[in-house]
Amino acid sequence: MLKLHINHMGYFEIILLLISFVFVFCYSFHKKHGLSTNWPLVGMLPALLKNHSRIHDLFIELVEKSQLTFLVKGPWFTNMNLLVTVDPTNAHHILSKNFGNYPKGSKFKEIFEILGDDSEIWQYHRKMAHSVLGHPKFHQFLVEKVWEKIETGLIPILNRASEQRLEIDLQDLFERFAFDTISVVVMDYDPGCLCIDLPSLPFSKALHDAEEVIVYRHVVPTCVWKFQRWLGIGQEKKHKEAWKIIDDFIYGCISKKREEMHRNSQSKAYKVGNELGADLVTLYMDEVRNGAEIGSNGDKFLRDTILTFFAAGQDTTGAALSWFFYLLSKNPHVLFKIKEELDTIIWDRHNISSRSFDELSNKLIYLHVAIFEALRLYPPVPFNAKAPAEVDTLPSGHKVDPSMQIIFNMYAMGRMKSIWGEDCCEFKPGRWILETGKIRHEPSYKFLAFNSGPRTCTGKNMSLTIMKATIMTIISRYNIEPVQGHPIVPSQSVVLHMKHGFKTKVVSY
Ligand code: HEM
Repeated sequence: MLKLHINHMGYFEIILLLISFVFVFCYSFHKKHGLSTNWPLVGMLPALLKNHSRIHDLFIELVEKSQLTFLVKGPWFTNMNLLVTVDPTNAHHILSKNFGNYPKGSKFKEIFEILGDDSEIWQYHRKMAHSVLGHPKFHQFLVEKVWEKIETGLIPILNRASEQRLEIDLQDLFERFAFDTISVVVMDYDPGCLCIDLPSLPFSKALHDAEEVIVYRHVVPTCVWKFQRWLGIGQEKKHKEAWKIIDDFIYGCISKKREEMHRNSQSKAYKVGNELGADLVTLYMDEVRNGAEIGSNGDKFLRDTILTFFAAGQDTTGAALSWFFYLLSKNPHVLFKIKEELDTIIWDRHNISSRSFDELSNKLIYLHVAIFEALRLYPPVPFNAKAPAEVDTLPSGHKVDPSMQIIFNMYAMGRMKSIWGEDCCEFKPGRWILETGKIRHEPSYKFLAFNSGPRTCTGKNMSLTIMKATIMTIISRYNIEPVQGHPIVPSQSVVLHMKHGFKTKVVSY
């Protein structure tokens, strides 16, 4: 009977009927279940698409309504089961207590393949990084080079912007500054990204292209991007080209460094680095010279390490500085307190050694907590994914299994009333200071900006050094005025950029 009826109807009417049916069904289902509806067949896709432009706010609403943890189901054919959580007890469990059960997952490995596979040797990578980053020669080199870059790169551009009343995109400037600085301290090579004519350099462009493809791989089904990769078309073509540029550049730098080390080691007066300290690659090579093992393919180990430092450190530091100055522009009383604190210490940036920098930095308590407060509200890494290896029950009571991915949403976590109090959305550095005047140390599983547990950010101190030196310089010389009417919105990317940049005017004192 139904078949007969269909014969009398056109396909157009059938499709219309089906759409109306799905619409009516979905509408009544939605009324019953609210915003977080997992629709039959399409999962939460409609809510995600509808709220795409305000995805960060959507997640805040959802986690708040569901006691800090909720399940996102994707369309049935994607087999997407994401458990989104901002619950600190879950973070503590997954990132520390039961860390072994929560690797990055094979999906992560595939998407981020350009960084190299460290799943077997990540502990070794960390041990080496720890030893090198903690080396006094590296810290000395870092401080020297950061000041040099501020002096020769940042200040001339800010002075010109101030003299000519130019509008500048401060985020672009900070990212260029972070890029050059990281390149110098890692490889002792300044690519010159931060100079007056703001050039586009192939290596820096290739890094941005690779990041764009990584975002793309997060949003399209795996089979689609893998097919494109196989055909060598679209975004995947761009990825392949970026990969080659990145490899040529990094391997070129490694080989120059090797020659330099070789010449140096022939001399009887061999010493690591020079009077300014030593860059990261030199220290790695010196560790190997002293017997440290980095596997049969030493250059590949170094290439992966260098690229990870660029990928992990450049955009994050640039974004953190941009959000910091944005928050200061909205909260002049905080700016005033930082200036007041800076006035209490006597500093001459032409005469700062690594030791005196650390001494100064230890005195700048308010500056330190203001940076943490900005990272709480605008964490440069806004989410982090883990995949359970075995079935487990989280402290929140949720059961997880290997078919699921767990997403920590750090942006939402910093804006939860139940975690940070009623004033959680306000920029209040004072919340990090105890009545005794000392810093209140929040557990890292509650403040996840630098991650927590065995895979905490290895560049944390390095990024704080770069940020503090930059902020001290800018605040004591310039007023940063955001251009009126320029929209400031967080991007929906792997790094929390300002989507439209940070247009500002610079006024020098
Ligand atoms: C404000 C700046 C920064 C923030 C907020 C930040 C945050 C993070 C976070 C959240 C992770 C964990 C990522 C994950 O597990 O997926 C991470 C890892 C890492 N970060 Fe940072 N980072 C910053 C700057 C830097 C800098 C400047 C460097 C070095 C140049 C760096 C090097 C690393 C490395 C090597 C890892 C991997 C550690 C591991 O997996 O064992 N980071 N960072």
